[in-house]
Amino acid sequence: MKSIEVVAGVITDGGRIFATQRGYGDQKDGWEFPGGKMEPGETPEQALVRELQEELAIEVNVGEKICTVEYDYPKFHLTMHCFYCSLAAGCKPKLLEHEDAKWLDRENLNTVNWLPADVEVVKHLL
Ligand SMILES: Nc1nc2c([nH]c(=O)n2[C@H]2C[C@H](O)[C@@H](COP(=O)(O)OP(=O)(O)OP(=O)(O)O)O2)c(=O)[nH]1
Repeated sequence: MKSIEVVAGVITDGGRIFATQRGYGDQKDGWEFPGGKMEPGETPEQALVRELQEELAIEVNVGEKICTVEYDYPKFHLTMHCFYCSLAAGCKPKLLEHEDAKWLDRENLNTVNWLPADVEVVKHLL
């Protein structure tokens, strides 16, 4: 089976967590932590800074690692490294690729329809 390695950012701001809704592809409409595939030669932190700049036009400070999720989708195996991130001063996410986004309190974390691999990440956060 094909394998992909992805980084995802759990962006926090005063206790709230930023969730984004996929705007295209097989998993369109599912909710996720923004990020994407690592490119050859990148560290996970570098990939995350690049992806969040591309998708949301934000600068982030990458913090502590939360977990690495291994998940078998029908068409590929996913390895996803998740990190806490904070927004650089004055940055506000712009939805350049996503269809929607929400700042969620921890108690509302399960009110969106997370992609299957993210259920484990959400458990870590709760
Ligand atoms: N970014 C992200 N991807 C996730 C999460 N959960 C999850 O199953 N995925 C899956 C969805 C996609 O199949 C894959 C991420 O690939 P992607 O398509 O977003 O990567 P990319 O930005 O490099 O996109 P592309 O250039 O290939 O279109 O990981 C998550 O929380 N965040």
